[in-house]
Parts: sequence; C-alpha cells; structure tokens
Amino acid sequence: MHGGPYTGRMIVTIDGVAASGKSSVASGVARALGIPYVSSGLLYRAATLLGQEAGLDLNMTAPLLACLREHPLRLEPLAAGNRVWLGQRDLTPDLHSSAVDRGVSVVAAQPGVRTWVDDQLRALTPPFVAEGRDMGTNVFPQAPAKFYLTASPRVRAERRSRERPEDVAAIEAALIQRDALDTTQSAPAPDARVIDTGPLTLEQVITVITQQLPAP
Ligand SMILES: Nc1ncnc2c1ncn2[C@@H]1O[C@H](COP(=O)(O)OP(=O)(O)O)[C@@H](O)[C@H]1O
Ligand SMILES: Nc1ccn([C@H]2C[C@H](O)[C@@H](COP(=O)(O)OP(=O)(O)O)O2)c(=O)n1
Repeated sequence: MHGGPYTGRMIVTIDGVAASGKSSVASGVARALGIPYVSSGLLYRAATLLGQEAGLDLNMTAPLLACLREHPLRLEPLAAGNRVWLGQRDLTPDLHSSAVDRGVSVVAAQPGVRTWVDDQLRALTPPFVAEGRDMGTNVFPQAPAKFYLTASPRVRAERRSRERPEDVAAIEAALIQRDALDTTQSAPAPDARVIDTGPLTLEQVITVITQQLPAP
C-alpha cells in the first residue's frame, strides 16, 4: 500500500455514476496521498447555477458561454473539499440543490461547455486526484491509475437521502433519469478498475484504491 505524502506528478482518475461516492472517495484518497483532488462536476454545477440565476435557457450554449466569460468561475481544489468562487462569492453551498441536479445534465451535454470545463482542468498542475464522468476517458487519458465507481440506484438514493430533503423514492427516480441523460460521457475507461461501492464502506473503497496505486 502506498503511504503519502505523494511527491510524483501522477494523476489518479475516479469516475462513476451520480452519487456513487466519487467526491468522498477522491477526497479520502487525496488526503491519504497528501495531494489535492479536483471535482469536475462542481464546474458543471456552477455553470448551471450561473445560467439559472441569469434566467438563461440552459439548452442554449452561446448565451451561457458568454455569461461564463463575463463572470469567470474559479475552482479551488482543496483536499478537504473543493469550492467554486464567483469573484468573492463562494457558490459551493448552492451547488448541490435539487434544482441544480435537475438542470446540470442539459448543461453538461453541450460540447462548448465541456471544452470550457476541460480547459480549466488541463491547466491544473499534477499531482492530483480528478473525479467526474470522463476524467479517465477524455480529459486525462494518459493517467496511469483509473477507477470507476458504481452502486445500485437504491443504494445511491439511500446515501443521498441523508443530504437532500426529498424521500428515497424521489431521489432514486431522479438519479436514474440523470444516469440516462449522462450516459454519453459516463462510460468507464477500458483501463479503469471498476469498483462496486455498494457492499463497501467509504474507508474500504479508499483503501482498495490506495492499495492499487503505482509508486510515485
Ligand atoms: N462505500 C461508500 N463509498 C462511497 N461513498 C459512500 C459509501 N458509503 C456511503 N457513502 C456516502 O455516499 C454519499 C455520496 O457520496 P458523494 O461523494 O457525494 O458521491 P458523488 O461525488 O459520486 O456524487 C456521501 O455522503 C458518502 O459519504
Ligand atoms: N466530468 C464530468 C463531471 C460531471 N458531469 C455532469 C454529470 C452530472 O449530472 C453533473 C454533476 O456531476 P457531479 O459529479 O457533481 O454529480 P453527482 O455528485 O455524481 O450527482 O455534471 C459530466 O458530464 N462530466
């Protein structure tokens, strides 16, 4: 097992379906290695919130990208938890609402928005743990350590129900719908290790991953 701090320039990618545990696991792996983690989903969520607050039609790429140029967002990849800033305003507390959950897939489906996110991620200096949907396939295909998290919709809905006001059945239905909308960019990389987190605790998932990492 690798014991941090991690001094190499390695990128670890952790992709997976909604509420499979990506950010909690990425944060734990990053802390074990003493490096930051990067939450790509937060940028899609922040773009969605900005569009919603500006009253934009989220299906229209050009006005959204113009809005993002006018109001640049900054991802702060802290190991304990990523934050997104709009100037001095911390958007993070508003990014996990059910309203953003509902709008984000439409925003993330647009190639122009994906390029806006990808450019910001590729500008970051490794080492880091990157989590999302397409970190191992599209953004960092050269990463030497790739993981893909799954769990049944019911397990994921039960976990998320501890963080959302809606009941488990409503959350499960919304997760299944978002899984369907996100399928295009959510395939595991061929060289990713797939982990079903359903029967595991958070700590066990983190240990499985850190045990498989190559030496720096
Ligand atoms: N075995 C597990 N693996 C990962 N997360 C778990 C596990 N058990 C419970 N959780 C919890 O599931 C919730 C959802 O995880 P999160 O990191 O927000 O997922 P994602 O980033 O994929 O949406 C968190 O509260 C996390 O602590
Ligand atoms: N690399 C990524 C990350 C997220 N997305 C999309 C897909 C998701 O519906 C939203 C939000 O992602 P996030 O990882 O924050 O969502 P979950 O926590 O898994 O519910 O963004 C994406 O298309 N590509």
